[in-house]
Amino acid sequence: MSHDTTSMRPHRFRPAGALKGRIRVPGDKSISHRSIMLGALAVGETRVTGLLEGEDVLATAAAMRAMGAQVERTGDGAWSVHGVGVGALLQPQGPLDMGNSGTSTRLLMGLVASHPITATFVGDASLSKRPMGRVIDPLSTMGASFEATVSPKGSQTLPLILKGAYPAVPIRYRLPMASAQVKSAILLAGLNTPGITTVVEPIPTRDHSERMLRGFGADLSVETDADGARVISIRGEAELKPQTIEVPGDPSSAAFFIVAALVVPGSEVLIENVGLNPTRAGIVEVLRQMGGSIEELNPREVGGEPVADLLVRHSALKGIAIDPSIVPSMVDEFPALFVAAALADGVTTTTGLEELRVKESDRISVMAAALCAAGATVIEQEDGLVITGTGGEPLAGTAGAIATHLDHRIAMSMAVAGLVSRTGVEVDDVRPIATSFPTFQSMLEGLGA
Ligand SMILES: O=C(O)C1=C[C@@H](OP(=O)(O)O)[C@@H](O)[C@H](O)C1
Ligand SMILES: C=C(OP(=O)(O)O)C(=O)O
Repeated sequence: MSHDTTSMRPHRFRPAGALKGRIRVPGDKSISHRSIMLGALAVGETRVTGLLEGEDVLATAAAMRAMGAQVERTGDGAWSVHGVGVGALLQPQGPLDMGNSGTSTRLLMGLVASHPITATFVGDASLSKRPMGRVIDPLSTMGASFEATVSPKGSQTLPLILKGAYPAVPIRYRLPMASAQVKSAILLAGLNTPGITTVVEPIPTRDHSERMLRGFGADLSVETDADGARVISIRGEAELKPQTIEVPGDPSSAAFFIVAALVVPGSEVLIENVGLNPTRAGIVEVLRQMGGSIEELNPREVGGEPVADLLVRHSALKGIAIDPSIVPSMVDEFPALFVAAALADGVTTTTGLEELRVKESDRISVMAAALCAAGATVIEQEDGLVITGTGGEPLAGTAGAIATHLDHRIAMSMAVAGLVSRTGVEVDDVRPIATSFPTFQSMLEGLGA
């Protein structure tokens, strides 16, 4: 993602008639990253279909190439990865450009941490503000060392040079925040660490790493301790076997179309092949609690993950208080949910959203400002928003462009808000959408928007 502001691409999303049709959203971003990383560590060829060809995943692919794997596109969403084997990653010759992607950065830091190599991680303006201390702490305990190249000594933001440790030291680490990225970084470091590395996860987060590590043949166990925390252990110096992986559709991308179909009067949209792993499906449950009509058709398994087609119809939504315990299973879907709340009848209260402040942007304050600019009634609190909805009446729309701060999910959420507004909603830059959903705008137009 380019940092310059001169080539920003503003766009006004205009009020729409009913959305009708059938779509298939691109592959899951979390699963796509992991399939390339683990494929790159297995000896032999891993074939992936349905891979998300967004900028974030392409950053992961480029980094794995730079560390010795052969990663090739063989067709539309079809990729072939020839891995080097656990322990055999090569020293990259130049900096690893992580673009806008927190997942690439933190998971790859985990991989590098237990290899005898040094890598420099750089990223765009958004990523360079995000906290890396959360992986620096456990990975340093395992023996890796980090050095800031530009910011003051000891700084915990990119750019950072990471020197891996070999052999690394296995640890038992209790996650201080609900983060699948931190959990995954430690498990991936554990892959090449002698002995057993354990992560204790008091609040469950997406479990794609655990599922896929097992699928590739790693010795990984998951237990529940006396306090109800998940205890995940991986035996190091693992040998991974190449796999054939079909990536299911991304529920986080589907969320924009679920909300759009619910709030645009007269809409009826079938979204095919949506991943519904319980650690990801909170948005569907919450929107149903708000009165949304979301029918699950043809439930099945794709790539070891539960999947269904979702039939979504325009619904009169009502405001609710959202239980904070559901937050980790819809952590990326709050910007879209806030738009649904702004058009629901009554008050929606969200709490426990502190983690949203350290995403591509501070999604609590950026969405509060964006929705207020579009005419919604929003109160910002420390850990969430209180939104009083219009009861389905269109929002006024924006006069100027709203600031998206290099955050794809802000841009897509406000695009959906524009569909139910009087004058449309202008976002300052649609380029970041390509990080996770390059076909978003064409898909929206295909449904009649
Ligand atoms: O592990 C992953 O693939 C992800 C974990 C989440 O981040 P955190 O672990 O920082 O919550 C999520 O926001 C991100 O989009 C993808
Ligand atoms: C937070 C996100 O991604 P990442 O952390 O990988 O940048 C996201 O896609 O919403």
